[in-house]
Amino acid sequence: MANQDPVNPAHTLFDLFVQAQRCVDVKQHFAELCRQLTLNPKDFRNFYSKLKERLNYWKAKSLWTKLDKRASHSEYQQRKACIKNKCLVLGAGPCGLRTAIELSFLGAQVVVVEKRESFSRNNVLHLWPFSISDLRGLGAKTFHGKFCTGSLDHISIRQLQLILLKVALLLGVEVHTGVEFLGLNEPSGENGWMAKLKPETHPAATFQFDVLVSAGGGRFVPDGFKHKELRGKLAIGITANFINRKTAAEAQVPEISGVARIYNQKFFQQLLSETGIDLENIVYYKDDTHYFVMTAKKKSLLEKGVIKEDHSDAEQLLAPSNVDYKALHLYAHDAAQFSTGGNLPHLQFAQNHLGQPDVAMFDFTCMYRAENASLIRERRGKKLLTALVGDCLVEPFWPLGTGIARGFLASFDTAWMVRSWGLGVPHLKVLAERESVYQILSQTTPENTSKNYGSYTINPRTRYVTVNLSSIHTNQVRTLYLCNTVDKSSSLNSASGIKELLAWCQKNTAGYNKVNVNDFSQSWRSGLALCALVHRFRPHLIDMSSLDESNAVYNNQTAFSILEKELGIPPVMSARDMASNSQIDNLSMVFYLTQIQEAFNVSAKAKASGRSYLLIPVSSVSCLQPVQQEHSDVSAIVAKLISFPDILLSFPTATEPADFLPPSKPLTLSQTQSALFFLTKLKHNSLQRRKVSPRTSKPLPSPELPPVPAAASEPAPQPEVLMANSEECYFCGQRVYVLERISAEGRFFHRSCFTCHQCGATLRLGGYTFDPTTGRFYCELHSEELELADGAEPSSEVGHRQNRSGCSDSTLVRLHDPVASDRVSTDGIVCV
Ligand SMILES: NC(=O)C1=CN([C@@H]2O[C@H](COP(=O)(O)OP(=O)(O)OC[C@H]3O[C@@H](n4cnc5c(N)ncnc54)[C@H](OP(=O)(O)O)[C@@H]3O)[C@@H](O)[C@H]2O)C=CC1
Repeated sequence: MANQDPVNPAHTLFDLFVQAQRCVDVKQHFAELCRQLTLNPKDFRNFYSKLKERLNYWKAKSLWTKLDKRASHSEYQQRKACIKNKCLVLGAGPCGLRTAIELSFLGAQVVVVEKRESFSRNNVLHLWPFSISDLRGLGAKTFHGKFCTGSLDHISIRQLQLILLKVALLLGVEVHTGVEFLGLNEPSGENGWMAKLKPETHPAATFQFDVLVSAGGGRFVPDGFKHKELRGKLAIGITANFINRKTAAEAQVPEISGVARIYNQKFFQQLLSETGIDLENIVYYKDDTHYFVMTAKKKSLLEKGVIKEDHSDAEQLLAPSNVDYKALHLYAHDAAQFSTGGNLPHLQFAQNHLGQPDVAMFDFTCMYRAENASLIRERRGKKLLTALVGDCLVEPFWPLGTGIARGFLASFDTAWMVRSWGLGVPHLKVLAERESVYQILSQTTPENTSKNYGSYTINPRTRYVTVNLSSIHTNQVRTLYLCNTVDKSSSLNSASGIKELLAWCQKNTAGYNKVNVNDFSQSWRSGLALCALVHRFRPHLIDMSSLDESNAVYNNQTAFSILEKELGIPPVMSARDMASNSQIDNLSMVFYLTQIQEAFNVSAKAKASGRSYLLIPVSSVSCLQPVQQEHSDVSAIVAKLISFPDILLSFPTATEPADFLPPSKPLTLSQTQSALFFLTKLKHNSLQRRKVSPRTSKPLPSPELPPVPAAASEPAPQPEVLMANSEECYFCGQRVYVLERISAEGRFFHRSCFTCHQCGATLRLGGYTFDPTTGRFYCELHSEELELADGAEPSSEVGHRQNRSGCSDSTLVRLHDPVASDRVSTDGIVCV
């Protein structure tokens, strides 16, 4: 300390940067610091190390130690894991900035655009213990001395943004405020993906990126993503911020970390009788402001003149024209005064970013969550990974106290996905893993996440106590790979994977009469090309000379049946549709042929290894039945099954023969589930085959009966292939094709069959109740009857109940169960 130069201007600028309390000041002091140290902030790769080198200041050293510690996580691979990736982050809210920091640790070039000019949100966020530890690890205390001192577990949004902005800048992230993202510019010529921005000529508009992270807040839904609305009964929230003058008298007023009517009837009755204010609950946090958030009863708001006219529709009820703001201010003021015993001397409203008193009233029971967390677009061979984080992924429900926690967890999960992307993991696997992790986000609580905060990294396994990174399979996320929504044929042809598929089809159908494959539609119409593919790999199953080009329905049906029976690949359309004159959907054919290619390649590799196998193609079937809890011995069964030399389990992630030979490592839960499912099918099919045909094939082995080894002199038997059942609609029992099906609670069905058992009304995914004891689905109206019949509390808005789908208990919005909706999906995402 003694040998530091007290007037070193860089030190002064660093101090100003650290202490800055407005976004504009942070940026200005940072720019000055860079100039002073002749550092180029655009040199993102070397910026942080050069800064450390040049700013030899004791006050900065403890910060470097912290950031270095974080940067040493093995996941970042010394900031080289994503060295080739360029990421655009949209939104500099806490989640956008937190994600940007992680992407920077991974070595990516990161640019953030934020439409606001300033950080002006006074509202206060609750922090779970892990977020406190995480922020401390980023040096939060250096930037905000009072950060979570003592038992404090909250922070204002703007203060959090300031901390994260400073860390991001130090790591070399480019942050542009006053810049709005308007959409994507597709690749053209030599250019890759770019953003349409406002102002149009902003330099960031020329940034080409391969990763887009959307962190634009609750109502911002980028193209390609769908949001589900979770709506409970009306609950009106009021937030209010008062100036904190930080006097001794104010410091003494205790916070109210959450008091609900059911726990303190007397307090709320007194409040009502003395002020006419009727609340369900109230929270008071002391931060930069005195922050209050409360749930008010509609009747009292009407009586106090805050809401002018009653409407049943929440939007109309809370429309600005229906609110008397003076009365609202008085209501919030009086509630704050009463609940703090009149001990806050000058309750004067703080201002919001519009210069108005910072009071807001909103319907907080309407929440949005995205159906998917990620997708990939491909145009002209240029790929773009897109991810959602923060409120635009899942809006928090504030009475649950989740605050920023799930926002940060999703930021880490997203960084983990970008890491896989950067390391060249196959695209569908990147998506499948992200969606697998997303399934558990809404169920996370401080209790069921790891308590070992020090070991938290972007690897989901360090944070979630139970996480299965492959609960969603690649087959289930194909719909999240958008390679041709604008110009199907041209981008299909440009995608290298698709070209390879076409080449594979051409190679394996070459020489067959009247077969000429040159696309993914007309070439397949007559069914001969499909039959040729089958014949090429299984010549004994099909007699090509018996087929007639004009009998397209028959030809297609023949190929479909064999492929389904032998490889477990269900057709994506009917033989009649395929043969008819309507347009064959290119994407569906690509999807179908990819599965065929995978299945034939797998068995060809197995054959090449010189052994005869029973192939169980786990990856080709998308519906894996949930395994009952009582099958605790599944691992043992599967271990036994794979110990048979002639059985080969093909797992979803298998790419090379080594992956599906008996694994040396213990099986994951998902592999075990998959295998058990097939084991059941194996027995079932074995019985059926014996029943319906006296036939030909040798009996299928079962775990109890080891197969008889083939005599050395015998010719090697043909690899036996196991049939997987086709999907039947859960309701009508008819076949349901991949393209038309939806799923909920692990069942597949036609969209039109998903109706209330009681009244026949069409059900929405995410808005139904399932009774596992009867296997019936009900609409909202009739689920109430069901609950009454069950003896459940009919009137509580938010309450605890047993999650009927067998997951752990969760707090649920009545009739709109975020946990259940996690397990629900449109086609492509199945939760097991
Ligand atoms: N009232 C409250 O208490 C609020 C609480 N939060 C909490 O903060 C936490 C983090 O939220 P987070 O997900 O980071 O979202 P935030 O809403 O905090 O941040 C998103 C930012 O992105 C900006 N933005 C939106 N669209 C664009 C666009 N097209 N181009 C550029 N910028 C854009 C938003 O501006 P703008 O807001 O002007 O659209 C906002 O500043 C959550 O826990 C959330 O619940 C967030 C907001 C309000």
